[in-house]
Amino acid sequence: MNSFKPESITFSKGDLIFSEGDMGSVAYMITKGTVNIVKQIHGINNVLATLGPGEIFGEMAIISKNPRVAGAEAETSCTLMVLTAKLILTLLKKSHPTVFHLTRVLAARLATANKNITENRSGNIWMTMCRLLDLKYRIFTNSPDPDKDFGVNYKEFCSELTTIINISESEVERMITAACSFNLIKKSKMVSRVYLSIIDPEHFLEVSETLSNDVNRFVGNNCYSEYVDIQDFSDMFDSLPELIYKKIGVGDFPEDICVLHKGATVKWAEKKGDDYFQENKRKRKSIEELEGVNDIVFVDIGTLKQVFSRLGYYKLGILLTIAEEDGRDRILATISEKIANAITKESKGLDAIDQNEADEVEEELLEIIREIKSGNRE
Ligand SMILES: Nc1ncnc2c1ncn2[C@@H]1O[C@@H]2COP(=O)(O)O[C@H]2[C@H]1O
Repeated sequence: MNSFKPESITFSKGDLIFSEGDMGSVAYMITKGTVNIVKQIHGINNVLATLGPGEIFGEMAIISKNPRVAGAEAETSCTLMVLTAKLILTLLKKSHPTVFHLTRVLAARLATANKNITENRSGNIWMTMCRLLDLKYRIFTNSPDPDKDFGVNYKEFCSELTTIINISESEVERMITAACSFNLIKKSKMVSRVYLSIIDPEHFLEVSETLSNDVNRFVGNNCYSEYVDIQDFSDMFDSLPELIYKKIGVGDFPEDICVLHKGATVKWAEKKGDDYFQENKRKRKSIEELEGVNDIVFVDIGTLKQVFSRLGYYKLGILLTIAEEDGRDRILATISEKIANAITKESKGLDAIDQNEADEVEEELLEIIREIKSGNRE
């Protein structure tokens, strides 16, 4: 009688089980939950299959002795039974040699098929999601639906998107989380349903396009939990976000501006030493404490993008003229170079500014920031 008892292992939702390209000495059988088999193309995760209880994965590396042809991620929390190489090979060797040979041939064919599937898939899943959401939101705002006040049904949207593009629900969730953190959309809960609404429909697609590279990079490549934003990062080192932005501005920082990989940035920051993030320490202000244009250094870039697009070039020109160095840097870090050139060309000198008008524009700036921020907190 065989006393063999396989080991069980558990993973939380979103955890990486193994990566594409790893060498593999074990396979897994799912006893609970679901697992996504994922493959990267253009730096973006493509879901090849979602496997459930009773299904086996990770066997190909053992059969072919090649690196893992795809990665595996826990789509939900899951329990897996570990099947060792010894067990798999013993089972296979017990079968007819032709079956053993056929298994190897099939493993090689599947690896080639995967390569073709992923290389033919389009890259920008973020913009596909934004366009679909924009379309559904327009339909929703123009229809005399009883749900009219609530927004696009999140669950329905999620399921449509996973059908249209080959991605998992957890990938959609990560993109929705990103869209919320950039203040592009907000989630609201009514009874047991969750609804999505676009905060600034007029500029939604334009702002999404601007953020596209950053979002695809962090949604596609890695688990969300591996990332920190600038605010988290400055908290971790007891610094201030505006100081971090300054470091980015002078090119003294890793390139990834929007989100930073926790492991990589911590390593890099430790090398820089304790004092590096401590210069010019200034008290951070909450949204309620903002007093004028120079305080926009305390507001995140995603919100400022929306605020500036609502204010328009003329008023932005006034703000640029009256702002001090930090405020100006913040404005210029938020808008594109083309817009910055157009505005700087047209902006009047400080002497030519009507003080009353400037005060009104500054007040309007703060009002819009508060409106967007309070909308997100609801
Ligand atoms: N197209 C696919 N459909 C389902 N499972 C797959 C597919 N491609 C690869 N796999 C599984 O994903 C695993 C990745 O690691 P392995 O290469 O060891 O073994 C692979 C298979 O078990």
